[in-house]
Amino acid sequence: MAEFNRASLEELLKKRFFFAPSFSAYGGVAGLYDYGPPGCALQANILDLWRKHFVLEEDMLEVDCTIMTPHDVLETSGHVEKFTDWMVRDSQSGEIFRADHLIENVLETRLEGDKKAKSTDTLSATASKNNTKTKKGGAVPVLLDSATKAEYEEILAKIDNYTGPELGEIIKKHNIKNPETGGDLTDPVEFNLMFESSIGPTGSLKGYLRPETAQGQFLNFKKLLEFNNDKMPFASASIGRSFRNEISPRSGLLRVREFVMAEIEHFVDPLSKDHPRFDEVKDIKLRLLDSSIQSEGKTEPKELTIGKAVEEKIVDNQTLGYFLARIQLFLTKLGINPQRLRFRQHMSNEMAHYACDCWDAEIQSSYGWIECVGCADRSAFDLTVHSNRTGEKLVVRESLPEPRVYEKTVLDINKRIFGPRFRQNAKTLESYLLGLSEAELEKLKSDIESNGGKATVNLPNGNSYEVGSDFLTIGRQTFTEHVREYIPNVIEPSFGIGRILYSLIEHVYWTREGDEQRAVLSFPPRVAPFKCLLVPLSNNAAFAPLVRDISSRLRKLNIPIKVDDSSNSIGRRYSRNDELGTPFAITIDFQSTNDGTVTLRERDSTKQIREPVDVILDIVKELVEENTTWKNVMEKYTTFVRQELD
Ligand SMILES: Nc1ncnc2c1ncn2[C@@H]1O[C@H](COP(=O)(O)OP(=O)(O)OP(=O)(O)O)[C@@H](O)[C@H]1O
Repeated sequence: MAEFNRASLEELLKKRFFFAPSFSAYGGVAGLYDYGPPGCALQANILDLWRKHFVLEEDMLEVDCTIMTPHDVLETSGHVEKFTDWMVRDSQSGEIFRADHLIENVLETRLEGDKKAKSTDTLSATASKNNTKTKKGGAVPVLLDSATKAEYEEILAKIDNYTGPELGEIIKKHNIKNPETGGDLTDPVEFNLMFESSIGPTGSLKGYLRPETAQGQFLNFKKLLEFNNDKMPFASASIGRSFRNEISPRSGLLRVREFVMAEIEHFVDPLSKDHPRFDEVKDIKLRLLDSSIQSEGKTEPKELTIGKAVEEKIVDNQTLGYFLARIQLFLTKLGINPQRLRFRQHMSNEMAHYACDCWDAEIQSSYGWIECVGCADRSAFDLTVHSNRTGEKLVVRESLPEPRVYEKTVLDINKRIFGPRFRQNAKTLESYLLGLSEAELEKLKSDIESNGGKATVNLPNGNSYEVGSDFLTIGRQTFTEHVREYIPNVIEPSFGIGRILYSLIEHVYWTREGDEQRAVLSFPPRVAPFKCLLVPLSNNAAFAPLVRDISSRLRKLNIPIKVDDSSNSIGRRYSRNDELGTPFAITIDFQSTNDGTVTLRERDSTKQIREPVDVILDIVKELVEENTTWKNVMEKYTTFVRQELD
């Protein structure tokens, strides 16, 4: 098989209109793409499988929330302040780069140059390692000393973890410039990725195009819990467009400014993150690049069953582990090569402060290892912050089988003395005292007791007040609870559909050797944009009734077909549909008009069988629904040979 060539694949995707830059007549806009018919069908099939694999299989509650989101929601979620990337500018040309991506690109090219230098002997003795450029021609062969090489490898392994100033230091230390022009770069500055807008004519209500679908799900939590008859755990799910004003989108569909996401929010009791169906997946092996491997600067994942990974606490809990395994099953069902799939754990400084564990499903393509699904345990963060901001309780209330009796240190304030004594400061002091933890109350109690009934409290606003036992009583009290109230934790698998779609295309793309190399996209039948090609041998009118009859029967079976009755040779028509990834082709020839038999060709093997139409339609249905395989069919029926040459 010929070596992978991205330019040829891109040419094919353009020619067959899988997708193309939007508004190209106006010069196009980086990071915006339109999908053509096969791209649309492929995306619809991926989403269909996603719905079946997750929403139906797990009884998830699907919601469709608005894209336009008010400022306050995204301020509360932290996006207004923190949804940023670091950007640098070429101080001469003004060209803009995302700082971490630029460093990654330059260091990878230098390492590639080192490899080339070792293998080719073309080392230029005068070239400095800092001259290595990412020109289209590729890396300049320049040897690196072992310490520099190790340092580059370590930076690359930790590239997602650096702060802006740290990225700036790396740029200076390793003399990183604009790879195309050699221009100097400015210090990194933070750039918020959300598209801002205003809602309504007055312009007073600020809003954003959502950068993820999650917030709508959190804000519907109460209604969803009620819909689920107050039963926990449960998951919501949402498919929809998200928007990110990416600093410098240069990797095709992998980094765009508008994309389809499919997200799940699985709400779980923080005291028990076991999953009732974990046993079903526990023996599935995953390639795990955990944080300890990365902190050693290594990139080789370890292969482990998810059962073992959870048992050894490499993956924090069963629910998170369950979803990692289910994500792998989904991706491989689509046709992603399992050897080019790994799960990378976030390092602690890469993870949001509230998250307790986070893994990315990364898929390898010609762009490197790219995160296609993020899977995070977000603890109770989202529901807590929205609840605090709005005053709406986002909690689960569960009747306890046995009442819970417990003791607690509590504070009682005699308001008749407290109010007049502290007057305008009474409210602030009261809310401070009521917010003290049990341990803080115990400390205050002992301070008061050891100080002759008085103690000084220092408020965060800098004011100090003297409090005493004449109006404060601190002591243990017994409580009986019949209901447990808690804020659920959230486990969030978040899928970027465009990234999965593009990676899948790379994984199933190959070229058939022959007189000329012909491209094939070997999509599994269930995701292939078109399932069956219908080709009359020529445009002879005698074939028309059979074409009409078979196509209408295939449509009745809900099998998406393409009829190709063009005057091209049969071989040319087969190969055009191999490029679309159409797995099966029914051919009508002169024998068909005599005896009612047709042939069925399979895309990857190009093998054909000949049977009566009824039999062939049954076989196609079984194949498309993946109830049988071509191998099984070949074992049962005799091969038919057709000349496919042009
Ligand atoms: N600009 C984008 N273009 C296409 N898909 C994206 C983009 N940004 C994120 N995604 C997809 O959405 C998923 C969830 O988003 P998440 O916020 O976890 O990504 P991220 O960590 O910001 O990604 P990255 O670090 O690559 O920018 C990702 O796994 C990815 O598949």
